[in-house]
Amino acid sequence: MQAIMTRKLRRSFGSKEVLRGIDLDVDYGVIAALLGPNGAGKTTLIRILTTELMPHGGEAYVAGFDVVRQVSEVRRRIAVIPQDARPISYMTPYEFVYSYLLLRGLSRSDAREATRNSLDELGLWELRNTPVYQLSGGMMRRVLVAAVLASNAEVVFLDEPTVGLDAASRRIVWNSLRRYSNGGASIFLTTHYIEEAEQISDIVLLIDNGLVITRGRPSELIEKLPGKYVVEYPASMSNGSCIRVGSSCFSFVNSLDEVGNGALRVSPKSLEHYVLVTIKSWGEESEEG
Ligand SMILES: Nc1ncnc2c1ncn2[C@@H]1O[C@H](COP(=O)(O)OP(=O)(O)OP(=O)(O)O)[C@@H](O)[C@H]1O
Repeated sequence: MQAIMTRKLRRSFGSKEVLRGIDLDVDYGVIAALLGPNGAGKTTLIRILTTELMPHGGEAYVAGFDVVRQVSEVRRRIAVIPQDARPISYMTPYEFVYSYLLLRGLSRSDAREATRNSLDELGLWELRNTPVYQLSGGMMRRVLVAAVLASNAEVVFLDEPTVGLDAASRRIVWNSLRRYSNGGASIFLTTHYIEEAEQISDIVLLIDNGLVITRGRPSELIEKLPGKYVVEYPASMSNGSCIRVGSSCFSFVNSLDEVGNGALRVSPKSLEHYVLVTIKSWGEESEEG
């Protein structure tokens, strides 16, 4: 059984088709990162998978349960941080995490232990008694992560979990996510930080215009592109030059291999290059990555 499985999942708002047939398979014990431009449908997909929004077509299963017909079974097994979530401002981090765990059905002693461990892991133990409204935005975000990772949810959904976090805090969160998924749970997150997807995810799903356009391990995606774009080059061109592909100019491409006859093979350096080339040139190329 998979942690998340969807087939031909569809959703519209008015006449706009936002999800146009999403097929997903995410195993247990992995971190899956959903990347895509603004408006691609990432939040809409998470809202459906977490039973907040009804799909208009297709199927979706989380932890083996149907998100439409078995809502309470799904909810019992998931934990979610929505995109704009904030912890309750008048509570302390300790009170917030502890009460969240009690609501999820943990015993008081289990909740106490899990709260302590999670706040400690997220670097919040010293701040445990400070009211949330006195914390910075990044600290508040970490309180939310502490709460969901203190749970025993089988599948965790995080909509942009590290937005606004400094580099050190982001690493703390990444380490906690990895520890949690190593315990067998699945983590499904959206991010605009490609470095984040590259660093922590086992599988990257690239979504654009309501469709998953490519998926794979970050290293596989980086390997996929060489050879896809063979471009003509002016005699003056050297490594580091801007390369035109259709109407886009990719100044970040710096690996150029001669393939003969005045053509070059463009090789991306990193996942970021892959994503930028794939998304920007979508519509100019008919085949998928
Ligand atoms: N409740 C709604 N009513 C109408 N349109 C909506 C609604 N929610 C989302 N949309 C539209 O659906 C599309 C996808 O939105 P969604 O929030 O899923 O994108 P996203 O990939 O999460 O974007 P971002 O990266 O900016 O968060 C957008 O065009 C958005 O305007």
